[in-house]
Amino acid sequence: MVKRLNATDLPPLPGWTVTPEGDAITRRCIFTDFRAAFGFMTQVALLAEKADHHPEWFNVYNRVDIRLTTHDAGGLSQRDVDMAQAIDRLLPVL
Ligand SMILES: C[C@H](O)[C@H](O)[C@H]1CNC2=NC(N)=NC(=O)C2=N1
Repeated sequence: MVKRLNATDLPPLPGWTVTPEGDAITRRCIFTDFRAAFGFMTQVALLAEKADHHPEWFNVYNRVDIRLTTHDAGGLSQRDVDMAQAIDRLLPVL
């Protein structure tokens, strides 16, 4: 069983939003086009496989909506924080 984190114990994660239920974090990522969005998703997929931690996500054209939660913890865990920070490192600097 993975240790569950309270939303109040999270480190600052700029760009991410805690859900009202406090059980997940979400981020909307916008790219120039579908090619860029899908390229990003491919990179995240490889990270997810390596970490054995998988995002819930939704893609339309240049938009990727990501939701991170830990099913094994029934909410947030350090795995979500680590994945969010790894995802941020893939995003172009604004
Ligand atoms: C058996 C396997 O390790 C687990 O099912 C992993 C796979 N990917 C996962 N992804 C996420 N987001 N939460 C999990 O609890 C989880 N568990």
